[in-house]
Amino acid sequence: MGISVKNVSKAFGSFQALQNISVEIESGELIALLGPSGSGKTSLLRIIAGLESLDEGGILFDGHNITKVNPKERNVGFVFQHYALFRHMTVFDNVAYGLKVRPRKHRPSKETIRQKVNELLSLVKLESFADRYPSQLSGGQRQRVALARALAVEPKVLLLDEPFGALDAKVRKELRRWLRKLHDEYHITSIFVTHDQEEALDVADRIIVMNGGKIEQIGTPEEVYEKPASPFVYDFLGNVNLFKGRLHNGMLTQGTFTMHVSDDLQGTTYDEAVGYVRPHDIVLEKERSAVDTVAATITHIHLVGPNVQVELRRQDEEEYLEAALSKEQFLHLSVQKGDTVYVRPKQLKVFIPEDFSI
Ligand SMILES: Nc1ncnc2c1ncn2[C@@H]1O[C@H](COP(=O)(O)OP(=O)(O)OP(=O)(O)O)[C@@H](O)[C@H]1O
Repeated sequence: MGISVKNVSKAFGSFQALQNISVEIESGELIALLGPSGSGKTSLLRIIAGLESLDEGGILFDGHNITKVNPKERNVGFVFQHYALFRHMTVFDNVAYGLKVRPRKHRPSKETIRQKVNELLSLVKLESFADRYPSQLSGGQRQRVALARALAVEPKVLLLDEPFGALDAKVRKELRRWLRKLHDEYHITSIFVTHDQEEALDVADRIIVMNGGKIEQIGTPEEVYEKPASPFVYDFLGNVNLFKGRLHNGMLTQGTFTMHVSDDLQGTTYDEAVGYVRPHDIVLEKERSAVDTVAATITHIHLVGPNVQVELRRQDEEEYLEAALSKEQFLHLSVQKGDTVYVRPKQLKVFIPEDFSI
């Protein structure tokens, strides 16, 4: 089922929660709605589900305008952060619930329901837990039951609101894999809300980055991470180093640092431009080999698994930088805390003041 969100606006009192949101979601896509608290993610999800009204715009499912269609008739499965399982029902009955309460005309036979529920429980690897009650399950297991329950009614669209938000990091990771697997197996168009960038980058086909009730960027994980459209997206999706400076004649200059910028900014002059560089796009050299480098002192070396994070302080400005190297690169560099190195951004994306307004 393809979903079109067309010029949707929503206000709560005088507060504008969503401002003219438009997005096209293709059938079978797994989409992450990512953004900080209050950016409007849940409101948008609830509007798609029909649980919240909208002030302007419309929602289309496969080209049909369903803006005024009752949530029950939208064929949407919903999974919330807090597993809304029925406490007095077994796992089996929880998963079977949506099928059992169908009007008699559309209700499958007892045997069909049994087969369907067993199939789903085996998919989420909870076959042997069918007779347990929710209180006898871990948080991760409960959320897997919630997923199976949402899928039982064969929804055309699956909407998940911070489904793993209440769980610890390891279980979250495991459940992400589940979500991806279930999604791939059932090909349901799925949208999940998260404020965890790693979660979004890890599982989504595309990410919608939201900020202040607006969409900042829509793209694949690679696109939003490698080619952020705005300073906000850069900041929100990972660590970043800032090189503030004057943009003039195709160069960004700050202190003793000058760097060539991309061609599209050649003719522009700004006193307050900012260059953004990801830690893994910073090269450290022991000898000064290029013009576009700046001298810095190593203040901390943090070895984490196969990666090495190096913290540095620029020698010309009171500013700290962070570089991420592979262990191999680090050993080859052969440096220690207190050493001077030359920092060279491999890739610098420059934003000008008007990019900062939201
Ligand atoms: N029923 C409501 N009445 C008044 N204001 C609301 C209501 N629902 C949401 N809001 C406001 O709208 C804004 C967007 O809320 P929303 O829940 O969509 O954000 P979110 O991005 O999902 O945030 P979070 O990650 O904290 O859940 C927030 O400022 C919130 O306070």
